[in-house]
Amino acid sequence: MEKIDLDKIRVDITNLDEQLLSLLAQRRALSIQVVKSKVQDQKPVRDSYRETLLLQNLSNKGKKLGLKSDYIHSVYRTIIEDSVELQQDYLMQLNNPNLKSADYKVAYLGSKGSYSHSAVEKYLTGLNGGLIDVGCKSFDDIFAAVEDKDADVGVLPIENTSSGSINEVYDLLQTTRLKIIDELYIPVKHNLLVACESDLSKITTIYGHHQPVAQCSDFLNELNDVEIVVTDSTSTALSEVKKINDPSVAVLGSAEAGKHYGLQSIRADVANQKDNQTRFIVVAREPVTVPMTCAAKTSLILSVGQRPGALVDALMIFKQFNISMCKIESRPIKGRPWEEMFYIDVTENLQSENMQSAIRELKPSVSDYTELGCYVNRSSHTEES
Ligand SMILES: C=C(O[C@@H]1C=C(C(=O)O)C=C[C@H]1O)C(=O)O
Repeated sequence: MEKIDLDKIRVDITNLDEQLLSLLAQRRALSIQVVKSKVQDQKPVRDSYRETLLLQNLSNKGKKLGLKSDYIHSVYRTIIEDSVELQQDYLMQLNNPNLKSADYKVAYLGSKGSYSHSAVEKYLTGLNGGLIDVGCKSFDDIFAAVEDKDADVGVLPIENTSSGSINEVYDLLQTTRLKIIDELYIPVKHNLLVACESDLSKITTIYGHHQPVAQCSDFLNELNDVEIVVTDSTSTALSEVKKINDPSVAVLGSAEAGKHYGLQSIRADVANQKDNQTRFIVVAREPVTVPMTCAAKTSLILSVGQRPGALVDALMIFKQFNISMCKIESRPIKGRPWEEMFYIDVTENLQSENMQSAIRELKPSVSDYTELGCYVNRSSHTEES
């Protein structure tokens, strides 16, 4: 039998991959044409009917080529989400010309290797020009950097699928004049990383920011006699452990961060939930406006006083105007014991007639009312009208 030449096959695979890349780039260029036509006709970015048809057809055709339906779905979901995001970004830039520019200054927690840095990279995808990195040591510093004009925007985590809401950020939103201008969903995969040859049985100290520590609590609780050292950011934890260079010291961080700091993973996926995701918000001094053809979210802060049923009455106003709420969170109000501030996210554009009517009714019935901002709804599978 003739010997199969691995190198030659790999050349063929590389050539095919390059063709795939070129086809993906061509598909993206078509998505830009699509959104331009949607601007002319005022059509929504997302068309769920078209997506379902597309997936069904591709799945049927794929089967004939021996490709599993699950595989086709996951590949095309990624491609379609990218196309939707590209179109949303195009519309946002058209509507808000000063949104992103070269040499954009971004404040976030930590430095390269932190989870916030991955969110910043995602936020700046497609931006031509350099990011000016304003690494901060606390969430407070991030708000201050943007308020004092040391940064154009701040990127902050606000909730996580394992550890829930990040209260510190909610509390800072209560007093800031900054507006939320975008949101990002970042998959967070925690690994246990070490600086030199080691294994789990040798570990006596684990460094980590308190959020990853909370998100990996099940794994950490199973370990005996391990000291947890909490740092102000993941990047601080990573650089400390690299410096200490000891087989008994490990750190919680992503595999990519490990590569960046020259650390090896001794255990992957140590978060309590397999689908561990963090939602980040982007804050700026000026609000943005979202075109009606993009799925939008509006974030509000309300307090309703202590009258029985006051919160229910306020929420009924959203129902009355057919506005869906996707999040409600309550936090104590500084200096007003036992009173609560309610953070409410609705899947509605601030400028829509429904939303404006609801706000007109809502304002006189609540004690505090603040608009935190209206921005593109980035959670996938959102319907648009
Ligand atoms: C490209 C379009 O926009 C969106 C993206 C789609 C895609 O990438 O195939 C399909 C439907 C829309 O949700 C379109 O409407 O055709």
